[in-house]
Amino acid sequence: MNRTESNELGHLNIAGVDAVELANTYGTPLFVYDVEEIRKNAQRFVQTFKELGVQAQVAYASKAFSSVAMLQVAQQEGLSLDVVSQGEMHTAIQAEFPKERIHLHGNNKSVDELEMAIKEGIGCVVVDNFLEIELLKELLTKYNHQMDVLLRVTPGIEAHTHDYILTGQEDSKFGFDLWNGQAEQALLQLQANDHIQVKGLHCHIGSQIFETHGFVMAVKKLFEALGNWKEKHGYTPDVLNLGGGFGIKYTDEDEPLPLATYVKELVQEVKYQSMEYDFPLPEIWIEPGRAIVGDAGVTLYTVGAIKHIPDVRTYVSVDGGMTDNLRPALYHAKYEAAVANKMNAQLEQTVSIAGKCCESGDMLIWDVDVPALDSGDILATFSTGAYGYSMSNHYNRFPKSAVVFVENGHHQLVIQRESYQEVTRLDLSYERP
Ligand SMILES: Cc1ncc(COP(=O)(O)O)c(C=O)c1O
Ligand SMILES: N[C@@H](CCCC[NH3+])C(=O)O
Repeated sequence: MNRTESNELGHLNIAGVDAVELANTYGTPLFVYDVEEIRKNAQRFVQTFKELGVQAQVAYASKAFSSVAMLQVAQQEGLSLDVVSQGEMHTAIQAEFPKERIHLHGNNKSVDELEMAIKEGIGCVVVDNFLEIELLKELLTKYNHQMDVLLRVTPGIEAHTHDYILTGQEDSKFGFDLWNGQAEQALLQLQANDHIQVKGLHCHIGSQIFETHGFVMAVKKLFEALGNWKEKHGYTPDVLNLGGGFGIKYTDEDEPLPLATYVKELVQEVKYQSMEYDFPLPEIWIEPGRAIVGDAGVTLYTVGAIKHIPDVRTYVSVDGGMTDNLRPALYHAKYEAAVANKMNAQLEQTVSIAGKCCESGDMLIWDVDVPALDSGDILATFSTGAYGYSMSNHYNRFPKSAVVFVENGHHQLVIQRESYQEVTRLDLSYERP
């Protein structure tokens, strides 16, 4: 998204709409999505597979941002869907997302979740552990239902990213280890069941990754194991799901690869390895979340208190923070900002942007250059479309922000701002016994 585009009033423009007008209309904090940008990102993945002539599914990892409107857009762009919980599955069903293109993930799926997947006719379950195999077998027998599954494996890859968003290494809570015999044992247990078709393997090496080496290594490792299983058990996969994790630009320090590059290199390696091991080319599935919605999202805040500590720092507090963007507190994630009502003003000071939670770590940005600021200014932080709203929380009982979609000069509310009545809606009074 263009972070500097402004209109004749010197206001930030988002997809042809004045950001200040959005803040005035819907209030702040406000998540704004440029829907055209979401569509472009989705199409880059989908089109690249098409151009390469490879059977593929691009499953949007809805954990990045799940809402009915978002899943409608995902469907319009021909994406499949990755859900990891009953709540995400429910949202997909509310959005009338084609059930056969929904894939259910989770490292601790409950009986209720698996039962819902079966009853709703969800397309594929990504099996993660031995308990799940047992539960799935029982439930499929009970409902006399057939289920396609993928086997989630950890290939032993350490991608270059923050420790908390690494997932492909041996020491991981996700999936079956590819090398200690557990993945093979799981494959055999699944294959032995008449209600289960093991469509293939799944691996996801981590998130916010800026190079292709880790993905290519993961493909090599999957084929190494598959080659062995083909000889021993005659197993060949129809599908390889290589997960998500494609990095995006948050600040100028980030240098993401073009999305097509990830796809091209993955396809090239899968083709090469399929030939080496004499496998028919499997369908390739991927699961991007951040790369679909991350850079399409902007958060608008209103500037409140400004605290200047001479020779130390200026804290500029805004009306949101770790309740709508947990990533700086959780991963030391960095963001860039602009003052949406002063886009043409000279940058003249370095300040730090603080949230309003009762927590010193509630800082959105340490050190950002801004023009002279006044309370009431509208601050925009960029690339907040992924894992912002979806990880938002009620700390200090702040209501959840609203979400607006903008496309071709039009704006539309797609998630309402939570009211204070809603914040306490589950509370019951206590009767002293
Ligand atoms: C299994 C799986 N698939 C897909 C994703 C989406 O990752 P990203 O948003 O980095 O593309 C994740 C999150 O890291 C994940 O755990
Ligand atoms: N929530 C994380 C990424 C992990 C997502 C899923 N495994 C983030 O904001 O970067």
